[in-house]
Amino acid sequence: MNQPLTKYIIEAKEAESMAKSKNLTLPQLLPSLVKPAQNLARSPISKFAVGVAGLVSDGRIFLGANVEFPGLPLHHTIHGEQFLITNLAANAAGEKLLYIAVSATPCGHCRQFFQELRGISETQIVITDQPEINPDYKPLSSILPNPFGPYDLLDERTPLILDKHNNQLSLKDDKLITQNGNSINLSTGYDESLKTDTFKTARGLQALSLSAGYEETLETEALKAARESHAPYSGCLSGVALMDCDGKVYRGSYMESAAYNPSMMPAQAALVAYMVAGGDGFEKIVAAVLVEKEAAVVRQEDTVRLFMKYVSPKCDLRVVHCN
Ligand SMILES: O=c1ccn([C@H]2C[C@H](O)[C@@H](CO)O2)c(=O)[nH]1
Ligand SMILES: [Zn+2]
Repeated sequence: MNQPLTKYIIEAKEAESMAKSKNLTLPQLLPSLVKPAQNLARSPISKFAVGVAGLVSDGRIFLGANVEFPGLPLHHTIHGEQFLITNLAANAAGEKLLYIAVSATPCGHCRQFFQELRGISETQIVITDQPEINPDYKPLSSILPNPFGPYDLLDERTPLILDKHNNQLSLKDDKLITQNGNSINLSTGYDESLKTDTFKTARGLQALSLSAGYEETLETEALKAARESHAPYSGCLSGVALMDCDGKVYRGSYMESAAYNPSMMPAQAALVAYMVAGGDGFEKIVAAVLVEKEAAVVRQEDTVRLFMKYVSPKCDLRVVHCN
């Protein structure tokens, strides 16, 4: 009878009616969404599915699940909680995360990454696989006392992940693009043969050649993603836009953690956007653009290349620099 839940965002009205039909409050409804969230996990390595549901201040419920990538080092893994935070950053900027229900106890990295959300210490969390130890909600501060966080490094007015970001960035006038490791300086002419060779091998050639101007679209979206990125610690803003073989575009913003390591890379964030929009097979992603600063101290290019090579081997990736 129950429809399998395959979406990552539940609108406020729908959440309200789900809760009403079960005679529950919204916070009481959340734990019942953890299992459906777990069903969204892609964990071929661990076979361990982590599902998370978060209730935000506008009444919407967001889901997240872990994603693993065979062939790549483990640090490319997206934790369920990180998925949730990425989903929130992309779709609920300006809101507050009020309640979280998660299938398993969050790891240290996730507890740390949550610190990037303003007011997180009061957010209430329940861990559903430990009803005997954790029968009810408790503040997130109870699972990470004495946190190291943004304010150890930043001024209190610096925007945090769910605050609105609009970084002033533009593509460089003589933007330098590197494609599969080769530099192409647009001001001295774009090497058409290189482009054609790459796309001969690209799966979505037909769809892409139909949508003229897709390169500009991807650049614009990747720039938008970089403008929305959260890099207060390094200043090295970046964003990725992906295009699937139907010409649909998904963008992901880089998000840093005060502790550096639990940061969210822009390609992973874009892949989260792809999944949230209902994308399934990663091989359907045929083109990608990374926008970042040239000669930045923190550079994404090489890691994004490696990541995309395993996620969608035939995807064409270009890097465009910005100011
Ligand atoms: O806080 C945690 C801890 C682990 N995992 C995932 C990562 C990996 O895919 C699997 C095994 O660690 O569980 C999470 O999603 N969140
Ligand atoms: Zn974790």
